[in-house]
Amino acid sequence: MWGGPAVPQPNGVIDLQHLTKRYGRTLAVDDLSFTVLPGHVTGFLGPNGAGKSTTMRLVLGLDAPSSGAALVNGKRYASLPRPMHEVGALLDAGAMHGGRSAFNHLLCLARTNGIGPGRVSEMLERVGLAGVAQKHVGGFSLGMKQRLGIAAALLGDPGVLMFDEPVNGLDPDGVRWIRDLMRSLAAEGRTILLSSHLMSEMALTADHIVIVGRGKLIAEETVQELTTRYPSLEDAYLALTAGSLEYGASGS
Ligand SMILES: Nc1ncnc2c1ncn2[C@@H]1O[C@H](COP(=O)(O)OP(=O)(O)OP(=O)(O)O)[C@@H](O)[C@H]1O
Repeated sequence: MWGGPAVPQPNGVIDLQHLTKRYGRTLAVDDLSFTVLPGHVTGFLGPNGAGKSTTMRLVLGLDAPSSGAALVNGKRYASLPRPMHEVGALLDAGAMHGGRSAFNHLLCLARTNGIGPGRVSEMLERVGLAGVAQKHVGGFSLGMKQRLGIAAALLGDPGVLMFDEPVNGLDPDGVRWIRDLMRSLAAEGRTILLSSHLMSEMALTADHIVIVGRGKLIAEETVQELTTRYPSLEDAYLALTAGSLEYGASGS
């Protein structure tokens, strides 16, 4: 490749190529291929155990694929030169060090990534936590932890963001806030992959939808396409995943 023209790298793209992950006898992700593009909120839907969180962990290099690849901007996470500046994520807001203040929690993350304290204050402001910046995270409500986790994801100003069920347990004000934030991050040209089980909320937030079941791709369409074919996104989801439920009540 020496001397040849520089190969343009895709910017702000999540690209899954035949991604597969086995845990013992469980096939958590099964030959999954799809692309998530910038400027949209892409809803990531599927029944419990469908493989959504595993997929996000594979993109973040928190787990290794059994085969296939999860690429961000054309590279595996481990090969990204400045990972925190390319991809940010909120996976489990509960998993935070409770003994630190919100400011120090973010500052620790920032320092190890060459980010200054000014950006920490700016992000606390953006997520509405500036007033509790010096309070210990251990005393935070779930909603406050979700906001802090989102501030952490945004610290490096990444073009790609993934949020795993960020509205779980939030009050209506928090749910509205997340919706507006997701849409504004997409409007800034970022790539947003968002998982949730709340279909009515997803219909208001996302424009593209990826549905998985038992680790496999079921559908990759726009909300508009799905709601043209079905009465609502919820109806589309229920019809498309009917054969992929791992758990559920039997009988009626
Ligand atoms: N570390 C692990 N060890 C063993 N099995 C795992 C592990 N992580 C996930 N699994 C299994 O992989 C499958 C996919 O799980 P995953 O958490 O990715 O699904 P999900 O779509 O995020 O589900 P939910 O909507 O309930 O959060 C499940 O059967 C789960 O039990």
